[in-house]
Amino acid sequence: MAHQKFDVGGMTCAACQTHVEHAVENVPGVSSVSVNLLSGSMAVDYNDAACDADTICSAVDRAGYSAAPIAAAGTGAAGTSASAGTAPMESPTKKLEAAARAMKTRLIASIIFLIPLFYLGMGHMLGWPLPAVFADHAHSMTLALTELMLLLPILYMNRAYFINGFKSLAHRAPTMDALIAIGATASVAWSVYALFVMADQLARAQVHMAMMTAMDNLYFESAGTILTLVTVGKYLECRSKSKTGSAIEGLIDLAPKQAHLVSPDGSESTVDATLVQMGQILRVKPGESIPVDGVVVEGSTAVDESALTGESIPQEKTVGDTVYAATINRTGSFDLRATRVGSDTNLSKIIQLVEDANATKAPIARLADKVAGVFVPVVLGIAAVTFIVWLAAGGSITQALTASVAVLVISCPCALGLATPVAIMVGTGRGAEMGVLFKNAEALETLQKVDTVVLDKTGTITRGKPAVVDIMPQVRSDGSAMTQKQLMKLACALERGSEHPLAEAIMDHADKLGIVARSVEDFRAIPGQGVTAHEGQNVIAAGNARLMDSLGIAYSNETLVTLSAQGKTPLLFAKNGELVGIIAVADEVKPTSPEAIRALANLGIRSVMLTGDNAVTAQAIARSAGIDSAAVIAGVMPADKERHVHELQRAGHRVAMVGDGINDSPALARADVGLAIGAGADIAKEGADVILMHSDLADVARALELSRAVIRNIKQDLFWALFYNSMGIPLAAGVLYPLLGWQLSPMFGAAAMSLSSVCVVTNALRLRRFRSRSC
Ligand SMILES: Nc1ncnc2c1ncn2[C@@H]1O[C@H](COP(=O)(O)OP(=O)(O)OP(=O)(O)O)[C@@H](O)[C@H]1O
Ligand SMILES: [Cu+]
Repeated sequence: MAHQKFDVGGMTCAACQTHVEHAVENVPGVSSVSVNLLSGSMAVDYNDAACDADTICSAVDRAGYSAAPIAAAGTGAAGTSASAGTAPMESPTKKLEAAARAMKTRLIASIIFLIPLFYLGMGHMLGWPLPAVFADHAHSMTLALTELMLLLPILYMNRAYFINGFKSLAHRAPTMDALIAIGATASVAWSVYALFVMADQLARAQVHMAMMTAMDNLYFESAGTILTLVTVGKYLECRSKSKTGSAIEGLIDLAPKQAHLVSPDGSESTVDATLVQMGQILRVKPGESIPVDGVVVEGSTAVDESALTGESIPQEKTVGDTVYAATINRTGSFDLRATRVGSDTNLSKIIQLVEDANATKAPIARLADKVAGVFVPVVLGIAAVTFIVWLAAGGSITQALTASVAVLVISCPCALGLATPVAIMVGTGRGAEMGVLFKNAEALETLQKVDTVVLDKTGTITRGKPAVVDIMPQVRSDGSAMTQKQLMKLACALERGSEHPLAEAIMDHADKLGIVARSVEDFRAIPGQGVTAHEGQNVIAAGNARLMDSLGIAYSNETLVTLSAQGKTPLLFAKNGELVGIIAVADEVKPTSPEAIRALANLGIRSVMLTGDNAVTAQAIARSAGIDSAAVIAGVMPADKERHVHELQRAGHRVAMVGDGINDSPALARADVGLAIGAGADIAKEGADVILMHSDLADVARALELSRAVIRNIKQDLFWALFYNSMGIPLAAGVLYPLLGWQLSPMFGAAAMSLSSVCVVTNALRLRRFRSRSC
């Protein structure tokens, strides 16, 4: 299977998006495709044995659009590309800005010709003073020809609508441009016909009748106005769209443009940061941002990593520590060896992740896409019916034409097609600013439906940095007991081979006491229970009550309950079938956890705690975190966490799982939405749909609120788009004519159409200012 992103050219509206999708879907070997109208890009999954990027591009070409593969980041080729480092990413924002500039030029030029055209076209009806050459009835032909001359440059400037529109008709996949092109062409054609009628009337010296024809049937100013207004809409839309990516733009700007390269001979030179290669030595001075990911090789400093982790306290860095691009060097000057450059740096991966999320499609967009796909043909049909009904009901050709042109230009599928991608783009960007990375649009949509949040205990509710608090040697059957130091030595020997956070706590404490670990044989880790090993002739073990039970070792339950009730985790140590001591380890509840759990409750979400720890300790922690005692699931074996999530789902809950993303991957993947917390600089968390950069549970509530705000926004827009079209089309067709004798002018229709798509984009842009209310 291959995954490839493409740049797609020539798409102008939501219908185009559907046409490109259909074209690619029909290529044999393609398993999924999603086209993003907003960024003009497309993501395709295909079986590379059956087809390749070229076949896909030519399928797009045949549909009347263009496509070109974008060099993929994250595949093996990235970062090792010959051009040293990788070229800075081409941002969709830049493309949109360029499009907006081009639109502006086109718009200004159109307006310059439209003003006199409009004055001449409408002036004589409104009694405005006209220059003497046009004032006389006998000069109606001069007036008409002048109008035509003024219209020609407007037609030329806006030729793209005609070219794209008629091309799409030729491909039998009409787009919105086809509606505009047909509407404008009909107006112009009818007016030109009227011109010939006038010429004939003048030749027969019917001066007054020629004037009447000019007043009733000339539509040059209408065609000019329609085109100009559509361009106004397109321009405003492009301008707003270019703002949707500003959050990503902000991330890209975080990385410094230049780096100080230190040559092997010790001399320093300033180079473009994108040209830095792996292994090169760079110098970073106080106050500067770090240009690439690397390892400190000389000097020491404090680094503000808040851009990546949200942690505002600067981190001490000395030789051997890793530093990340876009973090800020606060105090000292140091040298680093570049380890990840170009598209491999963490920052680039974050940006890539957000951009990839934008290439995916939220389920809610599918319905809108379906409607947009049939929208244009349906509108063409309605326009034709309108024309026939008007004539059949005894209307004039002019009236019938007015109504059907109005139908063509008032209909707007773009609001339908834009609502979702614009809101998702702004939403994911805003999320990234807050340290919440959505990996796909579906996660953003699903999160707001969640009613239960399952929280892992260690590292999620608690800090995940347990510390030894009690060392309690136990009296053996022969009356002897170890000293605290002896017990620690035994513990240390056992836990040395374990990667469990509890083992780390023991090792840290041993370090402080200056204990050097002895080596053991036959080390075995029993997940969810503990570890066993041999030390010479001795059989030693460390773990929880369950492990002791299975080894048939006696212990005092009372001591365990006392320790557990204080929220400590007791670890039992045994030697040769006898209990020799208990070491209690405690992990602090993060200071932000209780507030975050309250915030979730206020959002109507039930928090459930899931842990491998014993029930008494778990309850004590739950109490201080503010979790309902009935919502604690303790003593869960690591492999069973996924099953518990599944059970909650079977009970009808929509479940989000929050974990550290290391040993909870299956549970994170099973949950409707998996959130990996505290990712900081390590964003490659498996199984998670959402990456929380900070290790603050409040981000779960924030992510949820953001998801709700985005989906609410999309629903508003979709509702508005459907409402607008279902009101606008009948009005334009003239349903009110029998009642009021009033017909909607096509010019008004074009204005309404432009406004409607601008409204949608503007509404979505409000999400840029999203703030969490609960925390
Ligand atoms: N290396 C070890 N040394 C001592 N005890 C261990 C070890 N590994 C696991 N245990 C025991 O098994 C229990 C369950 O461990 P598990 O890894 O399933 O969960 P946990 O890390 O305690 O909590 P959580 O599920 O919240 O992450 C621990 O509480 C501990 O008592
Ligand atoms: Cu439109």
